[in-house]
Amino acid sequence: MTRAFAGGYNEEVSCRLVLLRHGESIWNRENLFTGWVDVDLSERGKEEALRAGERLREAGFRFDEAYTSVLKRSIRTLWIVLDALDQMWIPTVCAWQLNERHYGALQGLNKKEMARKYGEEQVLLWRRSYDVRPPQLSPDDPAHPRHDPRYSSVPAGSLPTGESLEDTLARVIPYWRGEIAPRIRAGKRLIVAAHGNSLRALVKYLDGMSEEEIVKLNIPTGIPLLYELDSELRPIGRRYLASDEEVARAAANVVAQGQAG
Ligand SMILES: O=C(O)[C@H](O)COP(=O)(O)O
Repeated sequence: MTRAFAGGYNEEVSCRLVLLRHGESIWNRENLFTGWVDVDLSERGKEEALRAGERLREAGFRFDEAYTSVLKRSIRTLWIVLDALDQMWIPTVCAWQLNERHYGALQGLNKKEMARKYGEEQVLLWRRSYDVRPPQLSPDDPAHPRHDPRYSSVPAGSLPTGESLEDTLARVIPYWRGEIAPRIRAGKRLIVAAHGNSLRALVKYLDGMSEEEIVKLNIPTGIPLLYELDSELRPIGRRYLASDEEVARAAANVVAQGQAG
């Protein structure tokens, strides 16, 4: 796994990348499976996004371009961060491939209630395993993404009805390779504001994590994750822009969302 790097930057590093999970959403607050449902940030989520922007500003970060999903919790997080940096003008791409994992028929259901009904182990499998899919959304369901104009240019066969992390990775990584990585190679400093599981997919790929290791990775809301990459875009190190205690506490809160108690 990629080692953590501490303190100041190594001048030999070719490029840096910042990944950021959106701030707390209204459905995070209510502990509901969200996936592709377009829920906004809670007030706390907006504060987390502002804090992320301030941390980046205080650490001297500037960006050339930004990437986010087509879901407003990530888009608004990015806006708040770029506003804090006074960089709202930089080119920004909204890509459906960076969306949260599609949580299928679980979307809108309470995670703790599901843990009480089906057991914590089942909920852990749905939330964190690599290849277990959630129950699928019916193609006739009005919530099917084919009814949503923002996906009108996406080939019907690519629209998910419930994704495993493996399925999520199968859309995130081609997008990384085809769109994001070339921009980094061109010398651009990028921020990617996305979601817990689309970022887990990217971290798994970048860090070469195994299917067992990825089960344990919980990405907190609103804390920038900094990568140093070599010229081949292999990670040299990564760390959160927050204390270890704060990250551990926030990650433990994410874990607890799927526990019955
Ligand atoms: O879609 C969701 O419910 C959350 O954004 C991520 O959920 P998880 O932490 O349960 O995977």
